[in-house]
Amino acid sequence: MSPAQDGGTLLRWIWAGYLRRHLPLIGLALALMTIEGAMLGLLSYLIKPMFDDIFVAGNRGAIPLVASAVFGVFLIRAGAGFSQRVLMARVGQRVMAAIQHDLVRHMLTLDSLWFQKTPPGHLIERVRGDTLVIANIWNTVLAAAGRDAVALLSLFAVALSIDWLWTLIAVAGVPLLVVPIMALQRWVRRTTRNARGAAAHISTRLDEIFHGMTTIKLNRMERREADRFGQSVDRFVHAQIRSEAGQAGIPALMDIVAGLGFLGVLSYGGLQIIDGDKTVGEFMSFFTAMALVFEPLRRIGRVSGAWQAALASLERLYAVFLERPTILSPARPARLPAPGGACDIGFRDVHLAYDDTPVLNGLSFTAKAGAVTALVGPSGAGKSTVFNLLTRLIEPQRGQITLGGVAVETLELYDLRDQFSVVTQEAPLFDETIRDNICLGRDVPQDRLDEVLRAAHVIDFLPALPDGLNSPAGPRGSNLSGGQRQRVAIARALLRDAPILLMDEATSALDAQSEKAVQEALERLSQGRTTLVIAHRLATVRNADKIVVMDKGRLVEEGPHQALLDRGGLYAGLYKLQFASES
Ligand SMILES: Nc1ncnc2c1ncn2[C@@H]1O[C@H](COP(=O)(O)OP(=O)(O)OP(=O)(O)O)[C@@H](O)[C@H]1O
Repeated sequence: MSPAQDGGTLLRWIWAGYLRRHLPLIGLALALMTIEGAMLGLLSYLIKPMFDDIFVAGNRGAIPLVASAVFGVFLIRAGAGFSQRVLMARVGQRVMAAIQHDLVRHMLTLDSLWFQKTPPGHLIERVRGDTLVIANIWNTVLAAAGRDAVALLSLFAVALSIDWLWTLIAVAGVPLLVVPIMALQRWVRRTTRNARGAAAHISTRLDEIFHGMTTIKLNRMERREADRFGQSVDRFVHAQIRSEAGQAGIPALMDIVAGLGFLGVLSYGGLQIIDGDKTVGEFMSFFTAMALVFEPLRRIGRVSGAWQAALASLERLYAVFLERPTILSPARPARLPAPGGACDIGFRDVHLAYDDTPVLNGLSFTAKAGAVTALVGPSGAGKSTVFNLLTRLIEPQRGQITLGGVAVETLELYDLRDQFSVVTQEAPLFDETIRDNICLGRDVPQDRLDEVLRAAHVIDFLPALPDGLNSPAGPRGSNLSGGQRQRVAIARALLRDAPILLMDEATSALDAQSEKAVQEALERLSQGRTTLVIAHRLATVRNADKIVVMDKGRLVEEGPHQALLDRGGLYAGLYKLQFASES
């Protein structure tokens, strides 16, 4: 992730990108906050006539006036406070929604490799947890800037109007706060960063537990997982307590300084009242103003801690926005010679390494247009990597990959991916209906849909489902069996009707009877298309036009089944091994 950002950069980013557009609402909320804050000053001011005119002077006529003034102050405060809170909630929620939306939109452009390196739990925590912190901070910051600052000013104005020396004594200790508060702010930002990291860890653990439930149960890992989860939670709690202690430290320091101020004023002012230099009303009004100062002061004190905590979240969000995709469409994309038609696939001297681990070491082969080419070889030979390179999910370090003679990186990315229908072993489904999983948001005529449902043998299991085609597939397709999931994925590929078919053990989860039927459907589908098949069970690729045998990221031999058997090389060895174990 990118280095730490300074607060100014983060603030400018969030202001320009998300807050500025709500300026009218924020302005209105600030105005209401100002009114709410000023009411506090007015209240403390009304204490003086309350004491001096009513209690001390015994002026009965002043009661209705002062009482209605006090009631009016509370009424205005209630109206302004309610309205500004509702407005700020709207701003906060909208800012959060906009960041979440932009964040997910941005993440969807990032390279597949970035997602492999960043655990899903971490990403979920950024989209949910960090944006929530940002949603809540504006209320705290703006309320401090508007309501609390105005409250402070008005209360100080009242205090100064009563006695400037008392006011000076009361605030004499404030400069002492500067250094410790700055140190605390640094502490809060650091500990909050740790806490946010630990929260991301918790999400990752949860993600792994819930997705790995079956493995956990079958391997009796419940205790271990619960312990590991407990450790993650403990780490979070530890970091969070440190962060909150830091945040709580700031208002606590203010309390101590305020206490010292009171001590001074009481010692000096008390004598003045006894000597008759000041009235009780003046002292009570001053005392109320200074007592009321604490709450907004403490809230303002909390702001700096909360702001530091929010900066840690802003920083984490900003870091994701700084990530740039490297796999992009070219500025001036090339065109395929025959768009939508079958075309040759070519790999020429392709090299690829993950960090320092080489995966492909100069792979070269061609797959003829309209023919079936099988990729076989030992596990880890790089067969799936070929698919990922063709579809530009990853990029090679060296070499050329072409479709119809055109280098894949010169094509528009969507155009390129439109050329492929991909069916893999895992058949990943979304938590939507089976219909949605097949149509993927496109409008499909019913007769065309029926056609693919029949061809992929989805029709066979629909009657057993509660709502047929409209039954939910469940999270990751968990309501369906492996074979059913695979048939749905095959129907999806059939519907896509792309000129190149990529199949990675496409029928591995089917029973023998369905496999035969689906295999036939796929064979029919592959007619006139360029088909690339990865197969571990060599019996399924006997009829391929060409078999490319890979080992350690290189082509070691190629040709039709019989020719490779006659050659007696790696393929013949693998085939004999499988044949022997099957018979
Ligand atoms: N994201 C990744 N980071 C690091 N190494 C990776 C990554 N993806 C794949 N590899 C490595 O690349 C090599 C080739 O993987 P690939 O999935 O292409 O093999 P394969 O021939 O399809 O294997 P199998 O037949 O077992 O599916 C493997 O050694 C694997 O460990």
